[in-house]
Amino acid sequence: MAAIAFHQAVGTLQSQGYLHNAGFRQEYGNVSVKLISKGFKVDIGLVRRGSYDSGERNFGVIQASTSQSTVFDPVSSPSNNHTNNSRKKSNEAALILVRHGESLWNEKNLFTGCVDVPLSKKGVEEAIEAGKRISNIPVDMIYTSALIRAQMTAMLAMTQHRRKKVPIIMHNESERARAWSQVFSEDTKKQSIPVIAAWQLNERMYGELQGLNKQETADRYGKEQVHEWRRSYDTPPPNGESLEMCAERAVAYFKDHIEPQLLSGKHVMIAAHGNSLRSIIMYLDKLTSQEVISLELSTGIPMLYIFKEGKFIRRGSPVAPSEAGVYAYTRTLAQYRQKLDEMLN
Ligand SMILES: O=C(O)[C@H](O)COP(=O)(O)O
Repeated sequence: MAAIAFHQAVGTLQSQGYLHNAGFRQEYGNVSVKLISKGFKVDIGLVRRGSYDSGERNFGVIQASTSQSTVFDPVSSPSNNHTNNSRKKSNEAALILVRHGESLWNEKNLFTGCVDVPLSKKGVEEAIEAGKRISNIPVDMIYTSALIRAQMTAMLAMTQHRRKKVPIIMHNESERARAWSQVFSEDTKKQSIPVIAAWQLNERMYGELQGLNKQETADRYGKEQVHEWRRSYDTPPPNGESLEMCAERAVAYFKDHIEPQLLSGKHVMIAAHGNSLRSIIMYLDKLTSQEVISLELSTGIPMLYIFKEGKFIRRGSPVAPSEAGVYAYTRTLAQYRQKLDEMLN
């Protein structure tokens, strides 16, 4: 029955001249189709467990024109040319925030700020663990700071993702960088996740505290003074950035570059820093400058938000890839995980 409905739907669209090429493949009890019309790809449906479900958005996708290369994309992704309609319908996107894993200077208890220090061994392990926790959550785009500890964290985390797309750092810093890093296969692009590195997401510039030991600084200037430098909203450390100054660039970047992606239905991960993320969380959770003082972020712990109808809904941290609460919350996430299970188990 299901297959008949499917063929009827495809046949109707073909006869109406909408389809240049179409196909399907039966796999794990699912039949799905990607229709290609003059190079414009539209997902039209999924036949699953006897029901034909047209016009929905979250489908396993079979690319008809290349029957050997199955393109599986259970949830909308930027490389999967969904119509604006389907984006609007989904109207929901996952936002993962993760502070980088422990760095070699975190390990030594040194103020780091914008000094570009790599992860420690523990930080590498934390990043991998973070990746396990988000391995069932869709990721279409990744934003990191320009600093290696955030980039290492994002890359290591993605080695654990079940979808196995390849994160690729975009080089838009010059015409040549852009030209020399082009990818010439649409299929390969579809199996990739663009990673955008932005200095605006860097750690707050810690001024003359950079490289100093935190304990020794507290011993020298007093615990209260150092706490004010580290946690207050508007007191900058000597010649450095206050959280307010850090927010001016980090939150502006979030609003200008990341929010539009979420609005269009793309699932985004941000790997950044204690203070650039504190400023973004202050914006997402509408915290006051008093409330943000007690906001502490651990290294390598992913935090999930759902962006829905223009609002950010805090979901906390997915403690394990199968944590029921995370998926129970939205249909999109539950469907994504279910598709991964069906395709990969
Ligand atoms: O830059 C640093 O030293 C840390 O990444 C963040 O430090 P903080 O906890 O002192 O703000």
